[in-house]
Amino acid sequence: MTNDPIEYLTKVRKLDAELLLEMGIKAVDHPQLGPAVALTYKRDGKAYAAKFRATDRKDWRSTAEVSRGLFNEDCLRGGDCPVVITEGEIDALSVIQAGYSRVVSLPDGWTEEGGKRQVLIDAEAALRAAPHVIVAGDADEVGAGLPKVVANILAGHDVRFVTWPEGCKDANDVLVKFGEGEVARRLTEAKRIDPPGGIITGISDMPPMPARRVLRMGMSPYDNLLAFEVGTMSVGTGTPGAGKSTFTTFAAYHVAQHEQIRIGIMGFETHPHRTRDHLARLYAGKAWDDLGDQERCEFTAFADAHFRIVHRTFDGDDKHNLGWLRSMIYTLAVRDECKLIVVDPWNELEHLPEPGESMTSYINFALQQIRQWAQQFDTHICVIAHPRKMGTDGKPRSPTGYDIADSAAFFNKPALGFSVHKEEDEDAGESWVRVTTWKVRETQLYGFEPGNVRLNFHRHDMSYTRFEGQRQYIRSKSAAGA
Ligand SMILES: Nc1ncnc2c1ncn2[C@@H]1O[C@H](COP(=O)(O)OP(=O)(O)OP(=O)(O)O)[C@@H](O)[C@H]1O
Repeated sequence: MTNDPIEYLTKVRKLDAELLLEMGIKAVDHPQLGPAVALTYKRDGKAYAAKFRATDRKDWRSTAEVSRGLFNEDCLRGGDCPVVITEGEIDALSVIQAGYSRVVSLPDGWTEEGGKRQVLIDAEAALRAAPHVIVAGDADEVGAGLPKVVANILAGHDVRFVTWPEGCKDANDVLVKFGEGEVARRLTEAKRIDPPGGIITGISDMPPMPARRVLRMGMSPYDNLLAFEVGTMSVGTGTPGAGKSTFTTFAAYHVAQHEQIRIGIMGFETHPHRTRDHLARLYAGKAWDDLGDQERCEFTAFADAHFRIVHRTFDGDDKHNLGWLRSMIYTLAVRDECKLIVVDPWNELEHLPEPGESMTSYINFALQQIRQWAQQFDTHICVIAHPRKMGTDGKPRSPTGYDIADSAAFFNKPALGFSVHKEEDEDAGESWVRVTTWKVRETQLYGFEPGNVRLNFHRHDMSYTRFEGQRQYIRSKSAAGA
């Protein structure tokens, strides 16, 4: 190995002799280091300090009693090219050799200690003036923290970070092993750093994510009315006793059958035995009590595979609030792999706004949280909520999300909203159930617009079919026969 400092830089570190000359890099005989490289720190063209590196070992000294700013800081005072920040002077020189003119180095590498960031804070205005800033630090644990620190100081500015090839620690390592072309390529491919909590991409570089999945009942007329998209929330409502829980359980059963998924039911007002009985009727056309041994066996195997029932307990201080809801939803979705979770009804949870917080802003927050959990835990959450007392103006009308107490968020936040409503024609002596979808966020994806359908409820097997009114039947028959 050479002991000549300039030869060390050109032969071992592969830096161009001309560049070294231009940057004022010299060979010195240092009192402690012996033959050493002198890296000059200049401000406004004048040398004010230097750092020295031994040629035969990793040993550094610097000018005493001078606090150094960024190495090569003068490059920040002119030009409109991106600025590159490295952790060392030799790396900065390597990047300059790769064709970048505005390259600075931290004066003493990067450590997590706070004092090191002051030089960057001092240079903030100049760094912000550059179209973007590329952090080309060291590929070690400490260096990994530098891009985020720079991005925080330059919040909102375009800050990018470089990744080096496998086995390379820094820019000079890349120059030595692969040449300046590879250093340049890595710098042009530097990736933007996004603010914490989100990433920003184009269309072609989106991160891997599951395909959007829309859960359906798989039968007419419901597939033009209901669609439960995984990762989103829906809201169901209806006047008391209209059959919200009955219809939702019916829908959930068919979604489980059609999609072969598992469903979590948090039915706070429905006895679990009633849910079991309802599912038995839908599965076998018989009440739970009427199932024979073999039928029970088959039904429970099906139900265990496709349903989870949440039972509330009231031991000690258990609170059934939003935090509790989150942990139940998390467990249902992640541990029990439920792809659809029904919370029925919303009003049975303990809703506790913060002191001074209005119920409206609490509900906005809570529904936003629920929507986020659906996305985060890759499930669909269907919230059933009672409407507030509505003026009847004669007959009660079918409510929508706007009729649910305390917040328009019940309309605004869900991807899908539906109501279950009982209606009748007294003259014809007929009654039916009208299911109305009043909100469809993704009409293209779900394949339908808001609409409604009339259904017959069949008490014995707790199921529904399309309503074919007698009156309509008589009318169409007489028209056909005339
Ligand atoms: N269309 C219907 N016709 C007659 N009975 C029905 C109909 N729909 C549901 N039921 C019955 O009415 C009762 C109440 O139904 P359900 O609990 O589904 O209503 P809900 O709207 O959820 O009620 P609540 O507002 O009290 O929570 C159940 O016993 C159910 O079997």
